[in-house]
Amino acid sequence: MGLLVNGQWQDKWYDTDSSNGKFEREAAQLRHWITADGSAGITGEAGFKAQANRYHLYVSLACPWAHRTLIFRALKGLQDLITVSVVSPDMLDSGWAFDTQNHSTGDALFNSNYLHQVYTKNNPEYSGRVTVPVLWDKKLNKIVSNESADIIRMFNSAFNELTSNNDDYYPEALQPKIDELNALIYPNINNGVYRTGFATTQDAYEEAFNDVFKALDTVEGILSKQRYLATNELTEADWRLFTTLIRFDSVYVGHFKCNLRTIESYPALNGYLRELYQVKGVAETVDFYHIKRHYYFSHTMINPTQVVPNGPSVDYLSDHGRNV
Ligand SMILES: N[C@@H](CCC(=O)N[C@@H](CS)C(=O)NCC(=O)O)C(=O)O
Repeated sequence: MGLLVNGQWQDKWYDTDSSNGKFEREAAQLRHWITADGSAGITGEAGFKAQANRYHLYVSLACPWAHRTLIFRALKGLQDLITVSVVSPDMLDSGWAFDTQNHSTGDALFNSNYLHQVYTKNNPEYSGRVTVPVLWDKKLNKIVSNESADIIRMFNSAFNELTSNNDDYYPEALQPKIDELNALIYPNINNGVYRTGFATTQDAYEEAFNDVFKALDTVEGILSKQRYLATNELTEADWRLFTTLIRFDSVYVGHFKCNLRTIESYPALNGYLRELYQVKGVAETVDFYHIKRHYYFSHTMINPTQVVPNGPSVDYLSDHGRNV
C-alpha cells in the first residue's frame, strides 16, 4: 500500500494521525468523460468519443468501487466494446500488482508489473494514490477517469447508439432521489465500512460503526416497503449499495469489525441482496476468492497473520422471496 509522489512510488499506509484516527478517502483526480459525440463532459477535457474497442478498464475484483463499473459494463452490454484487465487481489508494498493466477489477467495493454506504472504512463509526474478502477483510452494513450461514480454514468448512456441498449439506471425524473440516496449510502455504508475498519482510535471506530448500522436500518426500512431503493425499478443507487452488501458478511463483519449484525439477519436486505445477485450477468462479476483474499491478505496492519477465513457459507442463489 502506498502512493506516487512526483511519479515516484512510496510505500505508506493511510495517514490517520492528522485526523484523530479517522480514515479519509482521497478524491479521484482524473475526471474526463466519454461522451457519445466526444464533447466535453461535466468535468475535464473533450475528445473522448464513445467508440468500440477504444477503452480499457483496469479493475480489482475485490474492490467495491471497481465492481460497480464491471456491473454496469455487464448490464449495458459493453463486454465486447470495452476490454478489461484484472489486478492481483494481493495489494502489498508496491500497491496494486499484476499477475495471472486465480482469475487475475495481467496487464493486457502494457504488461506492467504494477498499476502505478500505468498511472505514470499517463503522467510521469503523478502524485496521489493509485486506485482502481482506471478507465484508459487506447487511442490517446491516457487515463480518462479514475472515478467509478463517473465511469458508471458514462457506461449508463454514452455507448447507447453502439449497443442499442437504452436501459437507464439514472433516469432524469429520478435523479434528485438517486442523488439523495447516494448521499446517504456513500458516506455511511460504502465508505462507512472502510471508515470503521481503517479507524485507528476507539472513538473514530465507534462513530463510523454507528453510522453504518444506522444507515443500514434506514435502507432496510425503505426496502421493507418498496422493491428497490428509489422506486420499483432498479437504479444506480441499488447497484452502488449492492457492491458493499455482497462483501459485508464475508469481509466487513469480521475484517472491518462491522459486527453488530450480518446482512443475512435483515429480512428485507437479505432478500434484496439475493435478488440483485441473481440479475442476469451480475453473479459473474462477483468473485469471493478475490474479495476475501484481498482484504485479509493485503491489510497487514489489520490482519498481520494474513490468514484468510474459510466462511461464511451463504447461498446467494437461493430463493430471494422479494415481492413487495
Ligand atoms: N474514488 C474512487 C475510489 C477508488 C478506491 O479507493 N479504490 C481502492 C480499492 S477498493 C484503491 O484502489 N485503493 C488503493 C489506495 O488507496 O492506495 C472511485 O470510486 O473510483
